[in-house]
Amino acid sequence: MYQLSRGLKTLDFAGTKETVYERGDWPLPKLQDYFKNDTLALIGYGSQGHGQGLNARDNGLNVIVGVRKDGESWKQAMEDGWVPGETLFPIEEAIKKGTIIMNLLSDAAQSQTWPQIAPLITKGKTLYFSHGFSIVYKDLTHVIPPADVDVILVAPKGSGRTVRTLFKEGRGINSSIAVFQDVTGQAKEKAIALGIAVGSGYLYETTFEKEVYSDLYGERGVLMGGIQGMFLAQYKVLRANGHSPSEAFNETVEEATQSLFPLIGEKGMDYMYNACSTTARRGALDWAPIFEAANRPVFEKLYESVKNGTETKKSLEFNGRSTYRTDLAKELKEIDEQEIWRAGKTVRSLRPDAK
Ligand SMILES: NC(=O)C1=CN([C@@H]2O[C@H](COP(=O)(O)OP(=O)(O)OC[C@H]3O[C@@H](n4cnc5c(N)ncnc54)[C@H](OP(=O)(O)O)[C@@H]3O)[C@@H](O)[C@H]2O)C=CC1
Ligand SMILES: CC[C@](O)(C(C)=O)C(=O)O
Ligand SMILES: [Mg+2]
Ligand SMILES: [Mg+2]
Repeated sequence: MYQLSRGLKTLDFAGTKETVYERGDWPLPKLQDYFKNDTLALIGYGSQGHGQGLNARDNGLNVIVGVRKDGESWKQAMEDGWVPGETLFPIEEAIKKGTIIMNLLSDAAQSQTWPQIAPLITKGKTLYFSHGFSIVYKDLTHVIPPADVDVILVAPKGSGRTVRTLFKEGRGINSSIAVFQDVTGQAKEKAIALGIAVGSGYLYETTFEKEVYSDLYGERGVLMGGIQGMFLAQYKVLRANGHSPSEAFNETVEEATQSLFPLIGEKGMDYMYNACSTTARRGALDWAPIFEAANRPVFEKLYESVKNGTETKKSLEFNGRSTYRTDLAKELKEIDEQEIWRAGKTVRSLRPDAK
């Protein structure tokens, strides 16, 4: 099924050949030897900082964290065992000490802090991102790296929390890698090694542009925005037709997350369909194209909004406010207070393993 050559594999993805890189090609001694002269300076300690930083540390690499002193992340990092003055520093100090600068600040903060950070990214260092955002939308972010450093990307395709839990389970997140600037001729190899170091299972190749377009699109679509919208629409129609909250929640969310979606994850859509009744299969086969047709124009509109920078502008403006945490929390509380999610809490409390 694949050809193995110098640690890379070319696989057939539904008729398209793509090259992938796997953890198996980077045993721990090789990884540790590769980074023996490096200090990975992880700037920012949100979800990704936590997952990637702890994984790289557990892989035996020399990792330090740089965040705003006494901010929320500073406290979080200390709770995770990073020691002020030893492995935890204010941002500028960490960048000075690091050879590989892993910019894991929020996308808005990457732009805001760039004027202070840029002069510290000196020749010989490597600049690393987990998103194409700052580089691709440079007209909005003003992040333009110095010409004499490698600029690479490792973008885990999952939450930083999952980056950590999968690693601890001996599994791995899938991540994409890309090179924006290759000064040393080693940029791609470094991206692959870092991808494995932070806990990836396998890596696929992309570009900064493709990464950020697909990522912003996916999270606004099926992964987050789309699923909340779809769940809510289905739930509301059930309630409007006299169904109880129990029934509406079970038939919309609980059965999806606890029974059917894991089957898709395990063995694909046809497997899930085949695990359901012939009655369900007939109806779902008929309705799937109707949902596709209804949703397609929304997805087209969303992709355009990503590509033309509208989504980026909004994100920079909103998350660049000093009140970004409380503003987001307020809107998320509104979701939490929707009847569907209040009903969900009671449903979850009734799971035998919740007791
Ligand atoms: N979340 C995820 O799972 C994924 C994220 N990514 C990408 O990884 C990168 C990091 O994302 P994520 O881990 O979610 O982090 P967040 O977006 O949650 O950002 C959190 C970090 O940014 C810092 N920060 C925010 N504003 C400022 C500021 N003005 N000055 C200094 N620091 C600031 C916070 O520090 P403080 O506590 O001091 O405010 C905190 O350390 C982003 O590029 C994101 O797109 C990629 C894949 C998945
Ligand atoms: C789906 C949201 C995400 O893109 C991610 C976890 O991959 C993010 O930006 O957090
Ligand atoms: Mg994202
Ligand atoms: Mg993502």
